[in-house]
Amino acid sequence: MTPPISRDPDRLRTALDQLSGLAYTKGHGTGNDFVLVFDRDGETELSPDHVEALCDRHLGVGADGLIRVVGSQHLIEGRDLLSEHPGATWFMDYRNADGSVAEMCGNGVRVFVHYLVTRGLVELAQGETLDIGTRAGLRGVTRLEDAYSIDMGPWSYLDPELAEERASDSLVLAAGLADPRPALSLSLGNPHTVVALSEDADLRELDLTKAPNVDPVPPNGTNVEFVVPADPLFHEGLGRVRMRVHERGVGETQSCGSGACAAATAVRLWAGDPDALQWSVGVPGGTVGVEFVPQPDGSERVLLSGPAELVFDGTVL
Ligand SMILES: N[C@@H](CCC[C@H](N)C(=O)O)C(=O)O
Repeated sequence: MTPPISRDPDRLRTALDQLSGLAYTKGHGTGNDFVLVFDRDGETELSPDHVEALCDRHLGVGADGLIRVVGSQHLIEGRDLLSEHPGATWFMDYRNADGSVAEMCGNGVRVFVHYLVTRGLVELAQGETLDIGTRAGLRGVTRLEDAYSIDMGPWSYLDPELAEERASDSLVLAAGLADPRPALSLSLGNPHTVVALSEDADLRELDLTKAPNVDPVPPNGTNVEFVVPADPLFHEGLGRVRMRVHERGVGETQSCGSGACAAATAVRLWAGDPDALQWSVGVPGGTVGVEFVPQPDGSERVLLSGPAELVFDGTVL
């Protein structure tokens, strides 16, 4: 993320001073990177300034977001998730790099579970599933051979009034695009606006150092995915797209897991092929998989799969 010119270095230095001694771990999922702070007993209060300072790439550790690894019964918001969902021992308290709270992070929840497994905090054999609490609800994470698969729950239109036949609900203009492009806003627990680009569009021409203009802007803001379908879209039953993303509360990131789910969902709707259940989504930081699982009530659950890596441990001096 390019730091906004208006950020106040003294405010961030003061915030870092207050965190002296704080242990953290750096990790990422397809280049979407996070600072993880272990806080089993819910004793570490992290203000928006603390989060912004830790995520600052010049003054702090540098990351797209911060993940507080907290026991579900110790949420600072005062909720006891563990009594609501006895299976969910751990809660992913996710914050964006600007200090704002987000409901969900698809890459983050994989890195979160990888952290729990690597540190011996949970035992999870290949094929087993662990429930993680998030602000968007419980998410089941299954360990695969070298990756994790998350049940992201059902996708939905962001605007509940939106008729299913409508292919788009907004227009998006970004630097590098000649004209505003049609877009569709979807929820994967957090908000996304997927912008349709043509097969011959060159994603490299987009300038995402500035936030894209979305009209109308969804009520709680949105992450914006620019998506280019492969030509041909389907190869051996697999739908294939590439995307770049500008994240709410961050800026451009190398990957966005919930955004990849939104991108595959939108392109599948636009292609009008409900039988296309398996998708591959290329992002600047790698590739993630998206699978749709139709449910008896007509909804569809979305599974996201991809790698998770821990890179180093550190302590704020
Ligand atoms: N990168 C994440 C999404 C993180 C939250 C997002 N910026 C928001 O504000 O909703 C992902 O992998 O899903």
